[in-house]
Amino acid sequence: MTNNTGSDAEATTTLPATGAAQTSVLPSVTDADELHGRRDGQDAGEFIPGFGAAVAPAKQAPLAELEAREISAWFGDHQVLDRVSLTMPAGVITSLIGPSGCGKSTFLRILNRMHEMIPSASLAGEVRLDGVDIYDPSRKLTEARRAIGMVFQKPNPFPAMSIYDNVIAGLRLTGARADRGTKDAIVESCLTKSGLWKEVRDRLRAPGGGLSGGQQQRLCIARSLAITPRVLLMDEPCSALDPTSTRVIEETMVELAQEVTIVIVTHNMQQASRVSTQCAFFLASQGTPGVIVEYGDTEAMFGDPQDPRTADYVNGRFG
Ligand SMILES: Nc1ncnc2c1ncn2[C@@H]1O[C@H](COP(=O)(O)OP(=O)(O)OP(=O)(O)O)[C@@H](O)[C@H]1O
Repeated sequence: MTNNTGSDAEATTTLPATGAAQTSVLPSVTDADELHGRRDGQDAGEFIPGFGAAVAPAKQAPLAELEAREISAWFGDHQVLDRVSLTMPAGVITSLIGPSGCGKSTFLRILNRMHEMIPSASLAGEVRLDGVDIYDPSRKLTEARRAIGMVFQKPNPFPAMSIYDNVIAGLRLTGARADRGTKDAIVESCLTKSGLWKEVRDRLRAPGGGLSGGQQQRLCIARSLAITPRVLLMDEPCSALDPTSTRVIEETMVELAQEVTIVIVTHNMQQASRVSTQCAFFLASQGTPGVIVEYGDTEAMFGDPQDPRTADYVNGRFG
């Protein structure tokens, strides 16, 4: 385990408000964990380092497929996921649905190595980004975070920081160097992609905290896009927003799916059917760990579910 050495002072003060990435103390792998194939982050204590590389303006990487294989997860001895496998195809929006507490957010956090930052958390299984396991001991935590971005339920821009600086905050975290022209191009490109550019282009120096909730969420999406992720994870990104802002974010997601693979957790069945091509239904029945009961084409899952439990859920009969 590598602890933060404080060598990148700027990074330590500008991390997003989630705080998860700031955790530096992690549980160690015990013999029992080894027996169960569990692992809890070999280098998870490592901090965002200075990448030190110069960046080109928002050059998009090719679309990537994300594949979870046999994912199990625990908090202490409490198992919350049991051998969950799911392929999230390149350029597709996959929605994760299911009742509260069935492990959707835990699964999402495992997809970009945030789960391991929670004290007592452990996991087993593989997450493959274009065939490469992000948990392979030779892979850095920062590589996964850079390639697989996350947007949270509650918009969390840096409120006192300008809109402009919010967008490039992610670049600062990676330590990437960019000249003014490059930064300007990244800010415009990312705000355009997140559907916010026209609304803020005349007030880029105004504080991010002065935007409406929906605008703040699109600012957070722009911040995630600035480091050109290949996958964007979204944990109930519209649950704190009004219906109009929700529709704007949904349109943004559909546009973004042309260049970023998207995985969204949502409790809103209409939203799942509006935005996602593929859907996975999670369930943890009577204290057992969460599993995927059914997954596949969203239209088919909503129109003609194969499992009666899926039918009950999508038709609002439980959960
Ligand atoms: N930090 C934590 N420490 C201990 N247990 C946790 C922690 N986070 C989640 N859990 C437990 O893990 C299980 C799965 O939680 P998770 O948040 O992943 O479910 P979810 O399906 O996303 O729920 P919701 O839809 O309500 O957000 C629950 O039993 C929850 O209590």
